[in-house]
Amino acid sequence: MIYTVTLNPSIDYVIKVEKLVNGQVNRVNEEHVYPGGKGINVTRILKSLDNENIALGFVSGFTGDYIIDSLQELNLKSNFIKVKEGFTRINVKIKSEEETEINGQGPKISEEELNRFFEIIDRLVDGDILILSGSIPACLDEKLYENIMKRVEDRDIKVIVDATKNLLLNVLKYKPFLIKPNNHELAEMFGVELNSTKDVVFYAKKLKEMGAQNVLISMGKDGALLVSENGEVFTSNVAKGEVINSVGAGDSMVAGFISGYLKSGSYEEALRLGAASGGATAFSSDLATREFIDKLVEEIKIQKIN
Ligand SMILES: Nc1ncnc2c1ncn2[C@@H]1O[C@H](COP(=O)(O)OP(=O)(O)OP(=O)(O)O)[C@@H](O)[C@H]1O
Ligand SMILES: O=P(O)(O)OC[C@@]1(O)O[C@H](CO)[C@@H](O)[C@@H]1O
Repeated sequence: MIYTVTLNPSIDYVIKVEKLVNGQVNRVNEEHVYPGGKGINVTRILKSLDNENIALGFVSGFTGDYIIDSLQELNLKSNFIKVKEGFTRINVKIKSEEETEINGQGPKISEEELNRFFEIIDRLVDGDILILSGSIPACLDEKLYENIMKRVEDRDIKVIVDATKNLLLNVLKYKPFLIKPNNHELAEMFGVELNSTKDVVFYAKKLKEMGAQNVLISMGKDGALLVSENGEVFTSNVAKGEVINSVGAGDSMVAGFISGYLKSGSYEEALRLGAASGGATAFSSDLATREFIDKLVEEIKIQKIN
């Protein structure tokens, strides 16, 4: 079974404001709500691509009820721990001349609630896949991803980590199957500027030397680059289209990549489906539909450059 983990889910409140002015009342021209959080986005795209999976994490309050209800409506399996204190956050995504995001804090998770989550992790078995996506809420130990990886180390479980900075660097010693920073996060992790594909390859290979089996670097409209477990380097172009809401493009790429890999065992196919899924989400208001992904996959060309 595939499990996604969203420690801090969100209701994504996506609004369009013609011209956002600070310090004034701004009126929206368009508004949408979606169940969000990186792992939940991965769950939704995996399911669209016919990969059964179970979403894990923590929810709380009336906003948490919305998350559970929405996942049920979408026919998605989940096993969230209900947290007593606080409420699941509402993340505001403002589409104006620029894209601005305001991400909330989320509920206060107690030790007892965290232990209940660990009990679920302890029941994973050989052959399962575990996808750890997004930030760790301030109330939890920032070593949580490391601790989860340590906990499953004795089993044959492929772990995927989509996180940034130290959260990501600190899990590398546990040899995650896949990591997916974007190019800005890659540059930030090494405190460098990336001026060419050569630079991206160099630092992606460094992450591999530090322990990651496969390193996927997403680069928004500039495509993506994969350093695979056997050291091959592939690049992907992007599909053509009009960006409507790029929130979740990275999560869609992770889901598409895993789905493509499970279907074909080929990293090229994985990258192709990942790139199509990311693009299809960027060109949609909500996350991508299966039909749109299938359409865009025809446009994706993978090149082996090394
Ligand atoms: N404007 C775009 N046009 C075509 N494809 C895109 C575009 N933006 C994103 N994609 C596709 O989606 C992939 C992931 O996007 P991106 O690099 O923006 O991820 P991210 O920074 O993790 O995104 P987010 O945090 O918003 O989910 C890209 O590598 C690309 O394949
Ligand atoms: O605050 P985090 O956990 O880093 O990111 C949360 C979030 O911005 O990520 C998803 C898009 O990738 C959204 O659905 C959600 O609002």
